[in-house]
Amino acid sequence: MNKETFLKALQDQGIELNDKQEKQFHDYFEALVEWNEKMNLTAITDEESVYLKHFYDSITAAFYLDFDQPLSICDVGAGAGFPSLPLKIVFPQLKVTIVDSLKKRITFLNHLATKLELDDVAFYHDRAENFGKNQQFREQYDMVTARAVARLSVLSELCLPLTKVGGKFVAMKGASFKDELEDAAFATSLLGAELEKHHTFYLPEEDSERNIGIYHKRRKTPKKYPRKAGLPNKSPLTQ
Ligand SMILES: C[S@@+](CC[C@H](N)C(=O)[O-])C[C@H]1O[C@@H](n2cnc3c(N)ncnc32)[C@H](O)[C@@H]1O
Repeated sequence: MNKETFLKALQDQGIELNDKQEKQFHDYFEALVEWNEKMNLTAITDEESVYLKHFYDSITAAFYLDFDQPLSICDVGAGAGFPSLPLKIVFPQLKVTIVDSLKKRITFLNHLATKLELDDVAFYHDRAENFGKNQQFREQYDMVTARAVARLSVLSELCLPLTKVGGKFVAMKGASFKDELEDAAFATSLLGAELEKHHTFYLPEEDSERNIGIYHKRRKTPKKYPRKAGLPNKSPLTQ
């Protein structure tokens, strides 16, 4: 997806980027490629693929949810900033917190935020299991996002403790989503949420399947979750 197609695809969804935002995406791409030479941030480095598979793919969440409001978002396992930083560029009023367990990625994100002059962003080097137990962050976010981090039953335990009651947990996944849905139903219910909507669509140009699962947090998450770091992955919550 070249830049023109990217801009046009967003316009088709009612999203118009100004010059500053276009430049922020360009600078994001350059920083990603430059830093990727010193550390492993992404396997995707050619410009058209970055625009399609990282930038456009991240923004697809805004085709199904209203980001044009002052939401506080926590992006769990954002790596090089996906999906929350492309969303932040498009919707500058968002307050974004990223938690990732790899320190070098947090170092990159701090550099990037300075370069792109992003405000209201905070980056934490931590495991989501620990972060979700910290009262400063627990059940504080209007929305918790995660793209390509873990299977849904595991992801729920990382993300739902951080989601406010009344807020949303947004899981962005590939084709595996439908197989994981049923398996995750026990965990999401136990942790206080319910599937509100599920959207399946295909990325333009390469036609690969994407899924966005939107969970509504109805009740507080029981205090014992998340369990200690590593356990959600090792032993996902099942019936
Ligand atoms: C496959 S990458 C995906 C990155 C990004 N979300 C994207 O879509 O490009 C998964 C990321 O999740 C982070 N991660 C995995 N488990 C985590 C945990 N328990 N707590 C915080 N971060 C975690 C990893 O460090 C990595 O950066």
